[in-house]
Amino acid sequence: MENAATAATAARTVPAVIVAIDGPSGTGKSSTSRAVAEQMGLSYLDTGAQYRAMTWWMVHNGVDVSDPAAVAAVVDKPEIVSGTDPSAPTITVDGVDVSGPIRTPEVTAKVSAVSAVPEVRARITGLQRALAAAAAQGIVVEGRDIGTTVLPDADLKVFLTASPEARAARRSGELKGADVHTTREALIKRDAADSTRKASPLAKAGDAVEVDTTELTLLQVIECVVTLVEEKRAAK
Ligand SMILES: Nc1ncnc2c1ncn2[C@@H]1O[C@H](COP(=O)(O)OP(=O)(O)OP(=O)(O)O)[C@@H](O)[C@H]1O
Ligand SMILES: Nc1ccn([C@H]2C[C@H](O)[C@@H](COP(=O)(O)O)O2)c(=O)n1
Repeated sequence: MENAATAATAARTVPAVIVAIDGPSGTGKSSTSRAVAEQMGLSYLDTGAQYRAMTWWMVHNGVDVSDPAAVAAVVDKPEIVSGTDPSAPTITVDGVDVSGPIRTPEVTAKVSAVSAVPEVRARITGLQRALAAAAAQGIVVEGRDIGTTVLPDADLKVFLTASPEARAARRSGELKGADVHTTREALIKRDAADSTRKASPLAKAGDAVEVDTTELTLLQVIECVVTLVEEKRAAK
């Protein structure tokens, strides 16, 4: 009983904090956000996984993803559920675990087209805001438009960057020796599509802290963001 009371008091004294982490592909958003959330007892949401899950469903159901009207017509059909425990994040579509299938080259090649459709963004933004509002201790949400559109009142906004060469080297290492040049071109193409779409493009919020990770190790980036979150928490 005493322990429960102590825990309840501790939970009350640590203010919930909302952290938005945005940036182009391969800058370290997922790795950093997940680690920061784990270290600080926060929830974690990978919004790219939600757009990938929507894309996976479209492909799986034979929807022509190059036709925005066809995509918009079925946007409410899939039930997309994200688990926000940073030690074991999950993503399901209609009850099916899609954490593997959403990372295929086919989904990666099609996700920018699907995520550019305004009806897709409206639906997924609603899911994201509901999850952030439900996170009792706070949450780290990572993506492309979190600081600008999804959570414009976030306590802390971070925009991660890195040179295309560093990002391609990281990704090709992850993809077990995939050609760095091809990986670099694919990253640049996806970033261009994500940055130039009309609906909620990839952009740095005016009040975001920019961190160039090119010359930093992942541990250094995590440490940097943890310090920024601690400062925000202390000021609350
Ligand atoms: N500072 C860093 N130094 C070296 N490797 C890193 C660094 N940050 C991340 N990585 C590695 O780079 C790869 C891509 O990182 P991560 O998936 O976190 O990027 P991301 O920004 O979330 O990418 P995407 O938007 O494409 O999902 C991972 O293998 C990760 O371990
Ligand atoms: N907030 C977000 C998050 C992601 N997307 C789109 C654009 C990306 O190319 C794609 C996949 O994201 P990743 O898994 O690489 O982080 O999803 C977006 O439009 N908005």
